[in-house]
Amino acid sequence: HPLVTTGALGLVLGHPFDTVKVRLQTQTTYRGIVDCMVKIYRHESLLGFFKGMSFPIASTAVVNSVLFGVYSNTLLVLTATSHQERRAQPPSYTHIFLAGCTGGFLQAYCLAPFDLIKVRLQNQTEPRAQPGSPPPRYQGPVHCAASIFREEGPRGLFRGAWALTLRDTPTVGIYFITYEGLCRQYTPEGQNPSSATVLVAGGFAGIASWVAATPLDVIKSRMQMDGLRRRVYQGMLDCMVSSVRQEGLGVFFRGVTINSARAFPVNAVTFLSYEYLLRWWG
Ligand SMILES: C[N+](C)(C)CCCC[C@H](N)C(=O)O
Repeated sequence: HPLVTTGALGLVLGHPFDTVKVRLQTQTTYRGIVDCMVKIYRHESLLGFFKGMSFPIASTAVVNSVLFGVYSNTLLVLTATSHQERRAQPPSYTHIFLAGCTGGFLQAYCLAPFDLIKVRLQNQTEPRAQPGSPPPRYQGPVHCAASIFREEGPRGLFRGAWALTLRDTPTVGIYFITYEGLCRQYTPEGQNPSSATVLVAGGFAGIASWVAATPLDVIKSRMQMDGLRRRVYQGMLDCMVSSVRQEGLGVFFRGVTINSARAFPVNAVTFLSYEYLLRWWG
């Protein structure tokens, strides 16, 4: 289906932005977005921007089904109105928020291992397949998963999962509130929002939720990288405190600009697919 293709295309085009974000959050060698992009391009070529992309592409269908499925069904339980009745009897924002939080909470567990592997691969700065140079620590996503399992145990695959859950529970609530709020604002009562409205509301929902999620996103990424060589942080709180001590409060907004640029198109397409699927099957 064209929407699935567009969704995958959105992820592919958004991935370079994600890689720059992850590097800015976890490495100290870059002075900013442009410096980071130039260095990646020089040392690793264009391919450097696409490291760690295969697992997000492969897992997005599952992760998004959990997210939107749990959200939609929790809303069904809370409001006792079906998808079709929802336009005539719109659910309250409290219900939308609670359903979003539930979806975010459960989605975080499915996402955690895939996200960890993505972050580990994105942070490998070795140029790809250079004869003579030492190979990178992880050869690919499956090798990365197996190595983490071997070196850090099964729990190693869930490193940073707690921070990820805290990041996503309230911010997925914000995600759906922003989306619904904007749709209602620009749609005549009782009607379905137009495609243009869905795209714009979805885009802004992505930005709003990612801005709110950024402080814990930084901590999550740092926790995921911890344990690679030796443990630096005792836990999430220790990570927060030492990050602020060393880099100031600004550390909580590392990567927010580039991530917002990514979030708009990716989430515009995500919500368009969601609305189409609801109208066909709902
Ligand atoms: C809640 N939080 C902002 C973390 C995520 C919201 C949805 C994320 C979406 N799959 C994307 O990749 O942008």
